[in-house]
Amino acid sequence: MNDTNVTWHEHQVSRVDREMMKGHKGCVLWFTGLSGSGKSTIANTLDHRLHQLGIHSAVLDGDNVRHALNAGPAMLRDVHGEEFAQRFGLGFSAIDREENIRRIGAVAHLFAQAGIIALTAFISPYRADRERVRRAMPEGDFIEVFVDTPIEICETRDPKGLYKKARAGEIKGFTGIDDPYEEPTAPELQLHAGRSSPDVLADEVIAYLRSSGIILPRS
Ligand SMILES: Nc1ncnc2c1ncn2[C@@H]1O[C@H](COP(=O)(O)OS(=O)(=O)O)[C@@H](OP(=O)(O)O)[C@H]1O
Ligand SMILES: Nc1ncnc2c1ncn2[C@@H]1O[C@H](COP(=O)(O)OP(=O)(O)O)[C@@H](O)[C@H]1O
Repeated sequence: MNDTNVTWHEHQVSRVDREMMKGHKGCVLWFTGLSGSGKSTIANTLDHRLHQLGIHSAVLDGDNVRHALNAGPAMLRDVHGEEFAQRFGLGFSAIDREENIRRIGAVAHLFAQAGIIALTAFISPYRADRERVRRAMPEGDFIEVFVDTPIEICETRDPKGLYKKARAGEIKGFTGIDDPYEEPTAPELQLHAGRSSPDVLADEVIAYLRSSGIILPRS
């Protein structure tokens, strides 16, 4: 489908060329779970472990990406003005979350095509949004990692005090409180981050990457 006069260009250096140079494949490890479930912590622990193994990875993190690429209206207003901020700034409504995930999916796909293991850490509460990202990539590129931590544990951790604010009604539409979280039905990996340490969970993911041939068994 082409709604403007834009043409797809094939690049001279292929994805396979890049993967051969790096000695591992590119892919997207899509961490999904409630706020405070451990997505960022596990993704960063894993990133560090992969770096030590000489594997090229990169973390795309919800809070950080929402400071730039997917900034909210308040952040865009000063530089771009009100109309722009209203049109392109993203909040937490269902449609804004959909656009957040669409953009991240596209960026993560570019990373994978460049031979990098992209680690994305977004709540991504809607199944349909995650499935759209999966379908836009070649089979095997999208690896869904469900960070399965019960809400009671997330709420006890509450590192940013957001659950407290949501319970007090100071934040509306907070995932798990008064906004939905749709659990993955068939994730490639399910991590019990209420029971195991981030190091143990990072090992589980590395074992998966080895067994699926994304990284070499000896790496
Ligand atoms: N209403 C509401 N619901 C959920 N989360 C909220 C909300 N408002 C702000 N925050 C903070 O934003 C972080 C989640 O951003 P994401 O981009 O991952 O969300 S989403 O995937 O678009 O649903 C999330 O960060 P994490 O705790 O790292 O998940 C929160 O700190
Ligand atoms: N597997 C784990 N075991 C114990 N605590 C964890 C674990 N993973 C994360 N935490 C702690 O839980 C809190 C929230 O983790 P974070 O990675 O910020 O979650 P998310 O990115 O899903 O919002 C942090 O204080 C972190 O230290």
